[in-house]
Amino acid sequence: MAAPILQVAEAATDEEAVTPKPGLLEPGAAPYGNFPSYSRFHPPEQRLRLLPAALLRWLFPPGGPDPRPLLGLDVGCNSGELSIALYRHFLSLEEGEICPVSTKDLRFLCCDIDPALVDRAEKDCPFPATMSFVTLDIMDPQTREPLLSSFLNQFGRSAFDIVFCMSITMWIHLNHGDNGLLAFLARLASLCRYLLVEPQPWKCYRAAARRLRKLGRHNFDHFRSLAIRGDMADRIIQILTNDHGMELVCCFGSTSWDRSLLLFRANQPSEPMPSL
Ligand SMILES: C[S@@+](CC[C@H](N)C(=O)[O-])C[C@H]1O[C@@H](n2cnc3c(N)ncnc32)[C@H](O)[C@@H]1O
Repeated sequence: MAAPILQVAEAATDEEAVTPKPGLLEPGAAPYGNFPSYSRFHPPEQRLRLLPAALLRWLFPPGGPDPRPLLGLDVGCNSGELSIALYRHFLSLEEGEICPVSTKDLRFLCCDIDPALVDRAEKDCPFPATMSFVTLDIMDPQTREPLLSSFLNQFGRSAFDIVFCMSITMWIHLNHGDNGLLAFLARLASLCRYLLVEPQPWKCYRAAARRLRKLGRHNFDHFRSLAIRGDMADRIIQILTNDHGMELVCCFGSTSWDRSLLLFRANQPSEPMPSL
């Protein structure tokens, strides 16, 4: 059964007020951020232009010791537009450059809680052999652990090379509270070598709660009791670096809707730091 989408025509997305063109889209009040047309009001290009296309080649130089294929996990992939765009972006060629990474060198597992969005992603994906889309509530360890292990085991691996956590932290936080956000970040930190996080700023939380109130729905259960609040990018940096020994490698700047793209690295003291 599809995750619920409380459909209404209104003008606020999960982060800020965005006024859709009449008839173009109706973002709705999706309780998990499972907006059916998310990429139409937050196009992948705005994130991609901040991320170097050569990022994976810098982090995992071809011919280096890193096992291939490189394995990526996209958590909260929605209908796959950003996942597919990231996949293309990281395989792209600079003009005249010979690409050392071929599609068989890069595998993505992309998951979302909403099966209808996952179905769409699967249907639209031009790389079915190397990108997999699955329905998964990342907060449910009983389904999460076997699913992730079964993917990683195919490659004889126990962790992903990179995990993408794009515009999902707020939804985990609102639906699962401080403890849920902490558990989520802890699990991701233990699951990868690099973690790219795009946290929603606090003003988005207020917008999401306001929108739910306007609809006459109960507020998110945890909203008022959240102690982790304020500068969310900074709070997430503190959690990942202080509690999980990750290192902030780079902040790729902010998108036009005021979100930073933060790249963290799991603590691997023996590896040289790539210069970005
Ligand atoms: C705002 S959208 C972001 C989509 C995409 N990552 C992007 O940045 O373009 C957040 C996505 O996270 C998904 N999501 C929220 N909670 C989730 C959970 N517990 N497990 C898996 N996916 C979840 C939602 O269904 C939604 O598609």
